[in-house]
Amino acid sequence: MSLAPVIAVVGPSGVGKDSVMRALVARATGICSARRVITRPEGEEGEDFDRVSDAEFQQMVAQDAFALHWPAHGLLYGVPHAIEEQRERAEAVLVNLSRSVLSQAQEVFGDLIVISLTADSEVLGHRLSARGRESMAEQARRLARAKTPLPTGLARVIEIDNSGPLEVTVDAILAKLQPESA
Ligand SMILES: Nc1ncnc2c1ncn2[C@@H]1O[C@H](COP(=O)(O)OP(=O)(O)O)[C@@H](O)[C@H]1O
Ligand SMILES: O=P(O)(O)OC[C@H]1O[C@H](OP(=O)(O)OP(=O)(O)O)[C@H](O)[C@@H]1O
Repeated sequence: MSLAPVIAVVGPSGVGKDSVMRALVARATGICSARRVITRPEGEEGEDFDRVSDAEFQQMVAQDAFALHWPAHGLLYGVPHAIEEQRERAEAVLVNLSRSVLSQAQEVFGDLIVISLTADSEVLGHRLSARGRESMAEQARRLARAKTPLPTGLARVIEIDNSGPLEVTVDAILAKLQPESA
């Protein structure tokens, strides 16, 4: 049985990864997204995710619960093996990943498409503060990571500017993803 590709959505904080993923899932039947496990503190909400403590996360690592896991922003992030069943059913599975984990993701998932979202730095700052999830200090730390480059050796990278309206971004991604999302 052939597995659907994994589509990693990456880019700086506030660029619109979660918004774009939600819009893609709403627009394209056949595209779903993987739910992450995060040690994000109570009170910091966001996309649909499973909140766990550091100890619970480490226990999950020890139990080999994750297809992929990484640290970022002082937090721990994991993508549970459930993504493998999603790949059997869907036409493509979206996942919000760190740019630092893309080479490993390509190794683990095999068929990996990277959607690299960009936006002007002024736009990023406004969006992060409008989202209001993090403190000002944490927003500044996240903005400092904005220009992190992608690793070399990725098989397929689609770079899309999300400075404009969300629908324009989603149309551009769907056009580039053909025939995967057709
Ligand atoms: N194309 C867009 N136009 C206007 N606002 C956007 C757009 N994309 C995302 N946003 C807004 O920017 C903020 C950050 O988006 P989010 O999806 O949380 O980004 P990320 O997951 O990359 O950090 C949110 O308030 C979201 O509603
Ligand atoms: O190494 P980077 O490419 O900079 O990515 C750092 C982290 O940012 C994102 O997480 P999250 O969605 O929690 O944060 P964000 O919404 O602020 O981007 C992404 O999934 C990584 O876990």
